[in-house]
Amino acid sequence: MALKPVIGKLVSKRVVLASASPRRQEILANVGLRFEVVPSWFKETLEKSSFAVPYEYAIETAKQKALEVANRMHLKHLRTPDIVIGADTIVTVGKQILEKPVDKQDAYKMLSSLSGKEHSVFTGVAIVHCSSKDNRLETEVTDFYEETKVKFAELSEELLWEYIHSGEPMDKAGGYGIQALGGMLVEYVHGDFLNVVGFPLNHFCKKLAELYYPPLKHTIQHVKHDSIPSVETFENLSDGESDSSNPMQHKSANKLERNGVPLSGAIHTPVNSGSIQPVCTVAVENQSGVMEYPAKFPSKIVELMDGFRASKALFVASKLKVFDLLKDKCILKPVDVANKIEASVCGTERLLDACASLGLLEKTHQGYSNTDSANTYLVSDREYSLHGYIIHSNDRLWHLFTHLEVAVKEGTMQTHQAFGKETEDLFQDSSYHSVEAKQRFMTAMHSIAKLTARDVATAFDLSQFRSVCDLGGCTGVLAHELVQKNPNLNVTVFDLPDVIANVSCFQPSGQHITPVAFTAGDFFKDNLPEADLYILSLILHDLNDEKIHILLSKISAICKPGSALLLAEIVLDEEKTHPPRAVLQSLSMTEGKQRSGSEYKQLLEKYGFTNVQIKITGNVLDAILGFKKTSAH
Ligand SMILES: Cc1cn([C@H]2C[C@H](O)[C@@H](COP(=O)(O)OP(=O)(O)OP(=O)(O)O)O2)c(=O)[nH]c1=O
Repeated sequence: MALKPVIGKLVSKRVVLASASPRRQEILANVGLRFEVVPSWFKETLEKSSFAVPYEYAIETAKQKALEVANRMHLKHLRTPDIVIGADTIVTVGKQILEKPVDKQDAYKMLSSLSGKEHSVFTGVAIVHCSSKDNRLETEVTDFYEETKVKFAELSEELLWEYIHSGEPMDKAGGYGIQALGGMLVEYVHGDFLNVVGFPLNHFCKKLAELYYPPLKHTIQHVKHDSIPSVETFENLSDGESDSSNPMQHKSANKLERNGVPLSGAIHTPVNSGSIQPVCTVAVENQSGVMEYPAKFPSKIVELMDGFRASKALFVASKLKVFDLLKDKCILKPVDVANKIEASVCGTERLLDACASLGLLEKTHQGYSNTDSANTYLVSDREYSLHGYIIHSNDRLWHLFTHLEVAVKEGTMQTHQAFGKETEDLFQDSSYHSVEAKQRFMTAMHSIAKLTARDVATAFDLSQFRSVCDLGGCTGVLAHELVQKNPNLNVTVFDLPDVIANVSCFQPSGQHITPVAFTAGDFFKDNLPEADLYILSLILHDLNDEKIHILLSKISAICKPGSALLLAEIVLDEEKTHPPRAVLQSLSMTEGKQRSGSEYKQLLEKYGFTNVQIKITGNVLDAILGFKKTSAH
């Protein structure tokens, strides 16, 4: 029996639950869905009277919750999720819509209106598929609702108040929680119990099935536009090689059918970004004259198979500064680009076409120009340029990864094989490594820090701290971001002498820049500057247990009770398969490792940090904060 094929369709996607409701998180986590939680900031203030029926209000609120998160993640966090799920639960009795009570009196009013009566619980759900085109967010919304009828027993005043004083009603629609004490008030439930708790799981899975498994022709003909497909169980859905994972693709398939356009020979090109688009599903007629889809094209695998070509095209175009040449609406012909980058015309033209196919350049009859996202992230002198990290990927990581097979067999990092006698740490042997190599590394770290600093700096309220020391803080990007957000903070960056000697060219300029202090030293050997908040950003995942022990013992010893340690790392999910970026980074075989949330928590607790909080930021780095135990602990 395959219980999870539909949920499995979401495994490789960045799924975000736009809800602070612990019940929704639990329901979805319990079925093995992996997702990030980004609570929506959408205020539930839509005018109820403008909706003909109550469930339309719940659906619209759910949709707005999800769209707010999708937009925020796209704009603020520079990271577009694949799918955002929003939900809204309301209780209706007569014509009244009940949401969460604002206070105890309100809870009393709500619960009394439910006493002895049957009411409906509606949950509206929105599944928003997101994609980014030329830096613009594109969304496809699928929504639905579920209704469950609940009947309350007659509630005495005493019982009502006892229940209200339990505190349970306050964060729940209608002022009760059927899953806990509120269950005692209920005489019967007709419909999906989980729908009352906040998420109609069964209907959700059916919706996913509808989206991810294209119905065959005969099915489509009987499906009314808004009804649930006839998937009674999910056993018949296999999760093999097929790539029906692109919901847009199926939408267009459905549309073609519904519109009555003959399918024979119809080519459904999936709406997908990226270069590798050989995917087309051609419906063919079988012997009995029924239109069928042939075996599905393994687009995911083909994409992975060809991925190295795409990466290398990006690397080479960056290295040859193609995006610098084409910045700010500059349009050039291949021959002009070739002249400027001192390359062959035919080679340049192929590279430019490759970049255009990858969505990095725009090609018109006048020539080639940068797309918006190339202007923002690929031009080397732009504030959020990833150029430095791309060059690091090309010049260092690429070589390392060509030795992956040996690395896997031996379980060791292949720096020697890839780079000759170089030591593993660029900054360890200052006489050996070129200034250029160190600068390149610092530029790479600088560009990643630029992308992540804001989300790390604002992941937690740090206003209680006065002094911060960013250990291994490199060019000070996070330090500057912290001072900007918390002007009263004194921030020191502590890093190796070779790093500190080179930071000046990375400093922001302008009269409103609050200074950050830079101190040279080795955090393994030297005394650490005093601070009430220490930061380790992208440090621990590269260190072995012994080094971590030395460093965390040292920080723990210097921290006074109430001081804290903030880690910025990618937090893996508990199964350690997501996000792929962290998992793939592990293949570098550094002596360290990537950790899950519970592992970071355990690690901090081991060194005397308590009340550990983890914030999945939606950006490339997540944040983990732990407080040094007070003596009372
Ligand atoms: C009726 C009922 C509702 N509820 C909960 C489900 C929802 O969390 C809540 C209704 O409020 P919602 O506004 O739907 O959700 P929320 O505010 O908790 O979270 P978010 O807006 O971030 O998604 O009431 C129960 O837990 N048990 C119940 O029996």
